[in-house]
Parts: sequence; structure tokens; C-alpha cells
Amino acid sequence: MSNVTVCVRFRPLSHKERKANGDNVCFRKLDSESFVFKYEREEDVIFSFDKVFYEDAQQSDVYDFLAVPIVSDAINGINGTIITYGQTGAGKTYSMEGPSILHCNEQKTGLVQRVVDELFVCLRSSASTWTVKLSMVEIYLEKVRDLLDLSKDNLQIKESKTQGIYISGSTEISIVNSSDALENLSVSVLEFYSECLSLCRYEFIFACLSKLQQGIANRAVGETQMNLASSRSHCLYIFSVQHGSTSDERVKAGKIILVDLAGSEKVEKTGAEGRVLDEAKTINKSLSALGNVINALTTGKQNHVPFRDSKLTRILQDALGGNSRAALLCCCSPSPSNAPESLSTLRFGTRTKLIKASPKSIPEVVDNAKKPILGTHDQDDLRDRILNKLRLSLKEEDVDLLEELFLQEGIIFDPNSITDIDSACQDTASEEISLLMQAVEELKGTVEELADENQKLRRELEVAREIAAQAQLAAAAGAAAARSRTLLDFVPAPLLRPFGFVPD
Ligand SMILES: Nc1ncnc2c1ncn2[C@@H]1O[C@H](COP(=O)(O)OP(=O)(O)OP(=O)(O)O)[C@@H](O)[C@H]1O
Repeated sequence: MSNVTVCVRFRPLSHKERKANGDNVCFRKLDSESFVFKYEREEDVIFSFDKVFYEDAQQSDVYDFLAVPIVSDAINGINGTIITYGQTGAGKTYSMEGPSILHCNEQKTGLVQRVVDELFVCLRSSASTWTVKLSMVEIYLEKVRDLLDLSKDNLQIKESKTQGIYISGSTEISIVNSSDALENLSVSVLEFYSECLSLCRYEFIFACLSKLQQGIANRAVGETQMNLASSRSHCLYIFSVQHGSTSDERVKAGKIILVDLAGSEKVEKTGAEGRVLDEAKTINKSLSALGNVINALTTGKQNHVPFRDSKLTRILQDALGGNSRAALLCCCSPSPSNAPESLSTLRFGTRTKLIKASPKSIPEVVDNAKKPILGTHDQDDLRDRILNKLRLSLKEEDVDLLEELFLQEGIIFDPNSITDIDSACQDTASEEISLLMQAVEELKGTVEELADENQKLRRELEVAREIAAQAQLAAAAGAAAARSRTLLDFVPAPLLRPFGFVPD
């Protein structure tokens, strides 16, 4: 993933929440990117994201910030994904579809309608051939169901060189602005096209959204303690955009996937049993698979990204991996009664955001006017809290080493970027583990080199010993010869002559 934008949206308090807690909310706004999160059972934490949309934010604000760059990239052949994440009732579907996909005013229309609208504008204004295909599926209990044709309830995910990842056999609404291209299409779809092409912008969008409305009505909905009509499936709107013609091989193909996830609340909070419990477990499993994939993609562990761990991550594989753009909208309830779930949503967002904001990869321009100036006391305090937490899971001497390293290298903990101690600890711990593993690898290399050197020296020593032994033998023989010559020297020649020792 080349880029990920992480935003938070707090919806307005509901009547029920107002009745229970009055106007109390679980956050205090600092600016358009940060807020203090208040939860009675934990210390206050400052969270920072690319953007925070507070209760008064408009749907168009969310679209402009989050979706416009993704739509324009898709038109240029770059895949993109927009994901809404959060507990049931936090405002995921509202952000995606508005109060109703068909019947809502311009102010309230959601991301889906706005994407359709934008694509229509491009389609109409372009001189070259355009094809936009739209399909709509849901992932329910790890099965992919076609929301535009319910008879297709277990679609298979496939991969091809030309199409990348695709859902085999899913119904596609195709919209084409070329009369040539229309000739190759089936009659039923053609009727829809020609209808679309003769329509004005709003009629066109209405026709397109009517199809989507049918799909939305088909979504698996369950009843939980959290919400009377809670979406129990992940809903995916897939827009495949193709621009240009195949004849001159200048085709640009991009994909936009809008994902309205099922509620992320913990299983216990749903009060679920039986089938609903199975739903909640499957939802949690696929959401953690999504978290693992995002982590692997953003931490540079790209040699193994676990896309195949869930249907959701498999479908999103080429919209998340490679040259693509992603945006995550973390939807939260502002009510103190939902603070634990909101905190867990914010932590999910922070894990993605923290890694992206790492100064090693993407230097971020900090607007000092906006950020509170940090005293060294704050930094030291945060460092100590992180180290204390690490002491629970790491060896004392390793933590001491880390502390020394932080001081020596002047590593500063900035509460504006390290918003979540647990995530910071996790990151520091995994960094520590990878550093240790790297050190082990380096040591292994050194040990191998030393072993080779040792063997070489041993061989040289043996050779030297052999030479020394031979030299010793030679010296002994030489000495014996010299000794014998000396003894003969003392014997008178006439005595030696008969034995042939002395010449006549
Ligand atoms: N920004 C907002 N402004 C006004 N009302 C909102 C906003 N966000 C959410 N709501 C309202 O809050 C309620 C719950 O929102 P929504 O259905 O979008 O939640 P959800 O996260 O999609 O839940 P689920 O996971 O169960 O589908 C709805 O009645 C919706 O209209």
C-alpha cells in the first residue's frame, strides 16, 4: 500500500445516549486533527489522525477529504479502497450511504452516491471510451453473496493476470459511454445502458442507485443488544473503471472498493447466542485479519502479507497491496457509555496511523501553531510509562538497554504522535524483537566466519606441526650423522682402513 489516510468521525449523540448521559461526550476537541479521549477507567489520551470529523461535519467534508483523491486515482488506473470501521451504530452506513441511498437530500448523501456522481461526470466529459462496472456483494459468515442476485450465495474469489482479483460470476452493472462497446453487451444490460446514456445526470444516478437500493435491501441484518437493525455482514461496493481503448493498448484500469464493515464490537457486548454468536465471531476474525494485513503492509513486512486469512482481505488484496491508496474512516459514538468500544476503534486506527506517520518513511510537516508545545517533563513521563509497560513483557536488562539507547540517541516520545501507550509498547516491543533477531542473525554470521577461520587455523597448525616433526626428524638424523663422523675422527686411520672407513 503506498498510502493510507486514517480519519475519525464522531456522530451526533443519539436520543438514547442523551437520555442516559445528558450532553456528556467522551472527547475534548483540540483541533481538526486531534482530541483528548476521556474514559473513566483509563488516563486521558491525546489522539491525532489525518483528520477528525466532529458531530457537525458534513457528508461532503468526509467525501472531499477521504474520497476525492481515491476517485481521481482510480480514473488514472490506481486502485483504491475506502473502509468504514467501528462498532454497531457508530455511523459507518450513514457515512457510506447517508440515511437512504435513494431518498435523501444533497447534504446528506453518502460516499457511494457521491462516487457514482463523480464517475458520471468523468464518463460524460471524456472523449475516450469509458467503462464503469459496478457490483455489490456482502461477506456473511465467510461466504460471498451477490447482493444484486441472491441466487448466487457462495461466489468464488479468483485471480487472473488481466483482471487481478475478481469475484467470479458476480452480477455487474456496466455503464459505457461508447456506442461501439454497447454492441458487445447482452440485451438486458444494454437496455439499462441505453436508458442511462439518454438520461440526465440525476436520472442516471437514480437509475444506478435504484439497483444498489435493491442490493442494500438484500443485506444480512441481525438484531443485537447494540442495535435493532445491525448489519451483520461486510458490504462491498466494487467500481471497476476502465479508461481508453484496447486497440491502441492505452487502457487504464482502476478499481474503487467501498467497504461498509460489520460492527466491530466485542462478542460479549452483542449479547449474542447461537447463530448470532457465530456471526460475531466470524466478524471479529475477519476484522483482525484486516488489521493484520494493514499492519503487514504498513510495517514493511511485505514478504508475507496474510491476504488469504479471510475472504475480506482476499477481495481487497489488489485494492490494498501494490500501488494503491486506502482510506480508513473510524466511526465512533461520542457517548461515554460507548467509550470502551470507541477506544478500541481508535486504537485500530492508531495502529495504522502511527506506522504511516513514522518519520523514517514519510516526513510529516508539523504545524507548531496547532500542536501543544511539549515540556521535557511530558516526554520523560511518557518515556518512563512506556518503559514500565515494557518491563512487564521484556527482560529487565533489555529494558535497561532500551532506556540507555533512548537517552543516548535522544529519542523523544511525543504524546501528539504516540497517542496510545499500548500500541506504542507493542510497536517498541516488536521493534525490539526485530532488532534482537537481526542481532542474532549477525551473530550467527560472525560465528560461522569464526568457525571457518578456526578450521583454517587448525589446518595450518597441523601442517606446521607436520613440518616441525619432519624438521625434528631431519635434525635428529643430521645430528646422528654428525655424531658418528666425530667418533670416527678419533679412531686412528690404520685401524679403520681394514673396515673400509678410510681410503688406502
Ligand atoms: N453523522 C451522522 N449524522 C446524523 N446521524 C447519524 C450520523 N451517523 C450516524 N447517524 C445515525 O446513527 C444511527 C446509526 O448509524 P449507522 O446505521 O450508520 O451505524 P452503523 O455503524 O452502520 O451500524 P451497523 O454496524 O449496525 O450497520 C442511524 O440512525 C444514523 O442515521
